[in-house]
Amino acid sequence: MTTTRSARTDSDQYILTLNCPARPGIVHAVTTFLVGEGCDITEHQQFDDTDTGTVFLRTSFTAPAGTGPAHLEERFAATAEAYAMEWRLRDAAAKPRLLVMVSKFDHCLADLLYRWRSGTLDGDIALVVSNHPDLREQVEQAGVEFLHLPVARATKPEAEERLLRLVDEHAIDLVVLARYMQILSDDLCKALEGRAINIHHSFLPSFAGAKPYHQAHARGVKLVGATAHYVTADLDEGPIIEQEVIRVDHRQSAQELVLVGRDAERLALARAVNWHCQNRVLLHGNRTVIFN
Ligand SMILES: Nc1nc2c(c(=O)[nH]1)N[C@@H](CN(C=O)c1ccc(C(=O)N[C@@H](CCC(=O)O)C(=O)O)cc1)CN2
Repeated sequence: MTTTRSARTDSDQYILTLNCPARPGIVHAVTTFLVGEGCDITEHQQFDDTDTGTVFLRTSFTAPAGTGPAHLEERFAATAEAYAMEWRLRDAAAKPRLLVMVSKFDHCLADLLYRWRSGTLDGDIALVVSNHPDLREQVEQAGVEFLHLPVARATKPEAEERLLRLVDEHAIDLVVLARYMQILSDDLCKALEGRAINIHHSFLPSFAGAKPYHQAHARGVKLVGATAHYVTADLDEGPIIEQEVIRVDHRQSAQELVLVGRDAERLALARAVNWHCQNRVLLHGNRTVIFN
């Protein structure tokens, strides 16, 4: 169920997301709290997973100017505890800060940079990190800091420690693997749990692993696709956020599928990044609930 209203102007916009065990009164408890704090709901969505007895909820609302997230968090804590909620409340005006990781393929990076420059990316690209120097000029021309962080088997631990320091130093909220062709260690995946999104160039779970377009061509598929998912230690098996497909046929070579598939990769990744930045993606085990 989705309800949406335009936000007032003399107030601040917040987003509350939560999940909790299903029981009567959850929505009533949330809306009573919001009304009591002088808030006005502008968008509300919820999903009741009857298989697991879990309710998921996303409410966007305005509060009187100057209320501040800390005050609302302090006041909501009792309600959250009473319903055993896992919850998050965020100031919608604060754009999440992004660290984009790339290797040599630039099509997803170029798309994200274009969306960022044109104001249609809901996150701020703080810097780009690459294990190759090739894309420096393109990134710096867009006015974004570029850091070359080479990765070799022997230096991978140091490189990953440097990456985590960059995440802290730049107050990064989300790491985006835009066709970054290095496998992240289990420790790094744990450190970035729920904060790293990868674009895999196939319609998972089909054709996981290397050269998915060549696998697809050998299989004679009539659709190629891309999958944006959270990064976990299990390669290409993280919670799926968005997928996109494009029709193909027998006349196209494997390399032509690679080129055609790029449009699906760009679209799936951009949607996933924007939905994550808008707190529209709620984790549900190894799946997601998407309130878009
Ligand atoms: N821990 C994870 N790391 C990464 C994931 C993931 O889901 N979990 N997604 C990949 C992206 N990817 C496919 O989409 C992928 C990238 C790289 C490789 C790979 O075998 N890389 C080699 C090095 C290859 C090279 O140097 O050119 C390696 O890391 O040894 C497989 C899949 C991103 N990382």
